[in-house]
Amino acid sequence: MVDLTKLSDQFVQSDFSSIPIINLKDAQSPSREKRQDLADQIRDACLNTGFFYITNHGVPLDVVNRTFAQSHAFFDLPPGVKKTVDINKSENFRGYMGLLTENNDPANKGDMHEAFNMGLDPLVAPESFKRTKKEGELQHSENLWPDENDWEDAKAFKQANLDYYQHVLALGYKLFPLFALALNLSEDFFEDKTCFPAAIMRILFYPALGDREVDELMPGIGAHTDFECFTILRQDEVSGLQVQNRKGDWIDAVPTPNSFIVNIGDQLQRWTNDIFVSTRHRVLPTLAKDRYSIPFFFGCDHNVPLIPPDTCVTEDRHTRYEVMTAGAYVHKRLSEVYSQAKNK
Ligand SMILES: O=C(O)CCC(=O)C(=O)O
Ligand SMILES: [Fe+2]
Repeated sequence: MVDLTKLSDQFVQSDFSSIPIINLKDAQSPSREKRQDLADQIRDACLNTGFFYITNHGVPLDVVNRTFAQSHAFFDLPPGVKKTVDINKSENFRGYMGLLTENNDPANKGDMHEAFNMGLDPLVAPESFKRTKKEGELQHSENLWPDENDWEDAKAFKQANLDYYQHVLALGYKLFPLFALALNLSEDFFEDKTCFPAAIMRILFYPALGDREVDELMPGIGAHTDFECFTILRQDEVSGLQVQNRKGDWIDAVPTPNSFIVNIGDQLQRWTNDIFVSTRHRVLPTLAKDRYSIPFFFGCDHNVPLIPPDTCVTEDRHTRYEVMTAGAYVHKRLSEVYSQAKNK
């Protein structure tokens, strides 16, 4: 078994200039050897880049295409219709956010994108709604959906998003056992910690600036790390996403056909005591063409304390973070980043 802390120290000395591509075809292979082989590739990516492309992920292309088509239609609606599902009507960060209502990098003025946020829905996982809310948890309920009286395609929009959510949630559940193997843990390590997953999906729209002048303080999305365990991101064919290596160089994460990008978020970085890296990334201002993307943030149950397992702590690597629950951490970060959404 590899010594994770030693391997991590080695990677910290090196750097990356490209993002690996990992084929998931053996994710659920009956052969433990093949699963371990895949987990080893994932381990290297999580220790080094914190970002990797995945192919053979099992999410049907038509589900993805339908969601992008509905996303185009939604953001094309008049502002008055989009405002019917404004985030200010939600107690838990669901719904529509206009341009510049979010700011991922405090050094900037705001991010040049519109967004629509949704979480686990009773239609996808009814069992998750029988539980009462605990201290520090975000509520699992109340997605905001446009009304058919305001938009004739409202039903198709909701259906496409729910289908996408369900498929990508299943993909996330395929990844957890591989992360566990990568961390020298038993494959079911995350199972009882992801019973009511706090998985948030967003559809994002970055309008092309065209001839308008670029304000450097208003990028597509400012440099940031994600908050949850990991993100499963689908981009359309328009470039703009960049990932920062340890030297500080920005590496292009170019869109590649029918693949997702997976990136590690802060919950896993804290949980693994910095063995896995939650890498900073940003989206440049979009110039010639509108850009659309769909990040899916897979967090674990909000009541789970992020205590590093023994495989991530040694005499030379003490516990580096104060223990917090997953929910408390995400809530703190969301409140910081979305503070500009209030009262807009
Ligand atoms: O749109 C993208 O490609 C990246 C979005 C992102 O980083 C985020 O929503 O956290
Ligand atoms: Fe991000």
